Amino acid sequence: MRVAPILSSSHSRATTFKASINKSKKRGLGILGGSFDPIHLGHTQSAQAVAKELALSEVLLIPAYISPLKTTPDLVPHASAKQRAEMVEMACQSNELFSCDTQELSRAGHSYTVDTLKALKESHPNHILYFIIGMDSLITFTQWQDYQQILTLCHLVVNTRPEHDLSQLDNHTKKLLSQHQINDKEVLSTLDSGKIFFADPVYYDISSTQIRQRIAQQQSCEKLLTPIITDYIKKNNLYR
Ligand SMILES: Nc1ncnc2c1ncn2[C@@H]1O[C@H](COP(=O)(O)OP(=O)(O)OP(=O)(O)O)[C@@H](O)[C@H]1O
Ligand SMILES: O=C(O)c1ccc[n+]([C@@H]2O[C@H](COP(=O)([O-])O)[C@@H](O)[C@H]2O)c1
Repeated sequence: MRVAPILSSSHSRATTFKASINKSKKRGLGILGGSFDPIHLGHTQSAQAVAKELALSEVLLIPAYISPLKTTPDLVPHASAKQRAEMVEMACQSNELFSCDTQELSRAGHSYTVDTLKALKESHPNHILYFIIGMDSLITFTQWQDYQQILTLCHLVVNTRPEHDLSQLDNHTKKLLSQHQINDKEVLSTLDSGKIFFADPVYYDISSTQIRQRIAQQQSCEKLLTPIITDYIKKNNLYR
């Protein structure tokens, strides 16, 4: 660690002040919200990669009570909110990067990200919030409740997903990107909110839908889930 010398000239005082501004740079907090029905390696490994790329020491996993765009009977979660949260808690126990935040389950109703971010801003006033999403979520982002306000509360970090790419964005989202996209992660970390950053592309060809279908067809999910989640699903007879 470099220790600043004790100096008396005005020039030197200015230098010392500059250093303290750098030191007080806000820390980053990653946030991954999801239905997690169930949580899988695509969630955890892509979030871990983002944490590494952006030097985040903590990522909150936030199970949604009802994801606002998954309200029709074919899209609502199969496992209960309690079971989805228990699986998320288990994922957190095996990796210290993650902690589970159950605020959306306590709030019940539709889990609007804008509400969650407002609460996190209050509880973490000295953090920059990075809301992590997959490309499929970016495609629907302009349908989210108060999406413009979301960008005043956090940065969005977008992960690639197989079968979803930029060509699927509508003009409205393309325009949003032209206003908010940033490619320089060093500059990103100096700003409080308002940017959309594409993480280094890594494709995890895993989805909860695929897992539920494979389990229903009694196929193995060994490469898609951690053993502890596979055991939980078996014990609770989920997705059969
Ligand atoms: N394999 C993956 N790689 C990167 N991001 C992912 C991956 N799977 C899910 N995500 C992202 O994690 C968030 C929560 O996802 P969600 O819990 O809906 O999982 P899902 O696998 O997409 O579920 P489903 O298949 O039931 O729609 C979303 O922003 C989604 O884009
Ligand atoms: O706030 C919204 O309107 C909104 C609309 C769609 C999705 N989200 C959030 O996006 C995250 C991923 O959602 P999902 O549907 O992929 O599970 C989860 O935290 C949802 O609450 C939020």
